[in-house]
Amino acid sequence: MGLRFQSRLMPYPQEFDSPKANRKEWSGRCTRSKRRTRYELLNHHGQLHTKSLVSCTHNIHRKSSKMSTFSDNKKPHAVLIPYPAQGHINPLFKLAKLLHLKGFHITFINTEYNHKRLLKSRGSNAFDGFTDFCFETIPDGITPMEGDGDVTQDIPALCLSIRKNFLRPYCELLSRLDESANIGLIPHVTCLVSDYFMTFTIQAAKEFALPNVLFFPSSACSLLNILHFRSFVEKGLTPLKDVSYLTNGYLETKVDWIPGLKNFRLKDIVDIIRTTDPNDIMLEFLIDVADKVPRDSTIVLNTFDELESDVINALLSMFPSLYTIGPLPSLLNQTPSNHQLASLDSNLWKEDTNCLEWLESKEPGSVVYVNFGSITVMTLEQLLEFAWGLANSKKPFLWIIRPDLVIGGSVVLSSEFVNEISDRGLIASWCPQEKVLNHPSIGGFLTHCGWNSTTESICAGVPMLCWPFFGDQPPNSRFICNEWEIGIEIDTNVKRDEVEKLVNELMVGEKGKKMRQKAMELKKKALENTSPGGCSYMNLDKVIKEVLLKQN
Ligand SMILES: O=c1ccn([C@@H]2O[C@H](COP(=O)(O)OP(=O)(O)O[C@H]3O[C@H](CO)[C@@H](O)[C@H](O)[C@H]3O)[C@@H](O)[C@H]2O)c(=O)[nH]1
Repeated sequence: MGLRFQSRLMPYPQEFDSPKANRKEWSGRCTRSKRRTRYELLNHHGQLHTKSLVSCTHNIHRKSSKMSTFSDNKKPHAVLIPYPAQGHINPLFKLAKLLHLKGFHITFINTEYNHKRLLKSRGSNAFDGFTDFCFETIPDGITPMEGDGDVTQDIPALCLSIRKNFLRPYCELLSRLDESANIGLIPHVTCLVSDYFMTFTIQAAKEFALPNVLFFPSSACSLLNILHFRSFVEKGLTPLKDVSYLTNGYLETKVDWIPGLKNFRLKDIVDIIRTTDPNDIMLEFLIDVADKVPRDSTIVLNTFDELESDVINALLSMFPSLYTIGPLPSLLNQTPSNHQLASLDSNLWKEDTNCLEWLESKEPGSVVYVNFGSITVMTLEQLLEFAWGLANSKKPFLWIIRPDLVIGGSVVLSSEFVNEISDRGLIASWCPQEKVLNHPSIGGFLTHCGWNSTTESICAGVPMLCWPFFGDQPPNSRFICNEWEIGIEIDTNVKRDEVEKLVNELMVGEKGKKMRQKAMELKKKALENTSPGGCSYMNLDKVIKEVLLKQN
């Protein structure tokens, strides 16, 4: 495809440095092939100069670029990169949509591996037709060429690779975007928005002289925990001397020396401190991240002020440029969107939507929704305790069992269990969680307390049964159960009798009723914060104006 253009339509390609052409009045020809843009430029002596540029790295990006009109080139352009796991991709994708709705051209970067999964789950054409919401990829540095294992589940391996392998391809990508902008295909990149754990972007932002906003995808409380990990080591509280410390009562030790944390015990802290390994990869990674983030960084949090006020105040004294913009599900829902953008989704697994029809057949508030997120795994023994606890509760339930949920094998449920639950249980492998949580039939959520699940449950006004598994889930559970009183925690050593009892308490007990009321009150506060004039709503506008649109 050939395209004639003149200087008024296209900026002079900077690559044509010599001989000096008349940069104001020039003409030429641009030919775009699959991966290259070839320029043939006539200088004022009529001499022909040619240059080929790799104009885009990715099919999706190419399709989008081809459709973009040059008149869009004045838009601010935000490049967003999540940590490469589902629980990080989803909230940053929401933020990308919000920025797009506020007028930004968006480039969203996934790892090659995750992008392939995204295309597989959404359909290979799912991202076609978006002129100013583009996707790019960089390698994750660990996927074997023909590998079929799921690297998004290997968090320590990803963390090691992020430190070692991501900076270079990320910078190369920024350079390529710059090249594409120089020839007028896309607007120049004006700002970066990066997952807090992707600290290599801090260095890249300096090199490219771009503002970089760090998005923290979990609770404010877990950020506060991580920022104090070095002190836990210095105080000799972690690593644990041996595994007996996990069960000998040591984890009940009070943590009363962190401003902003109330009534916390060691067992409520982000669980990385429970390691017995002095060289624990995750502990080291998180301490390194905390060290690398300068105190003048801009940090945005997917929470709202009333939810974690003491913690947010403590964080503000450490990071003055901190903005609460959550809960993002509610903020996005309240921002007028168009149908096409609303249909863009970031789930790496394909959703089974039959469960929505199934929910239609159930009484309002009657169904327990069970989902342990994208990373949690459990033993077969634990799965069976949950299974029989749910069955024995006699309550209808929708249970999402990922194919890799059980350690070391696929799940085969006995015919006895299947018969027992046939009239009231539905099992699926992945679902549209926000739609499920907002369905009137849902009465409670048995969750691992991932922060997205927590905020999505709050936005839907649904109370929770909590089985925190790892990472930030213990502090999240502590807040759910003790601060907000919208949940009850299940013992780590899960037993069917306890599950049965707590499911009943949640669904039909007095405690469940109170929790439901409080969950509805929190939902209301979340709505207030994210509607026009609300604190989170205004904070997003502030961060855009004060940081993202600020010229360096
Ligand atoms: O069937 C499903 C299951 C999940 N989801 C979505 O997937 C996301 C899951 O996120 P989250 O609830 O936070 O759990 P994880 O996938 O476990 O997320 C990881 O990342 C989060 C953000 O840092 C942490 O809070 C968690 O502890 C960590 O495990 C949510 O948006 C869900 O709506 C679906 O749409 N359908």
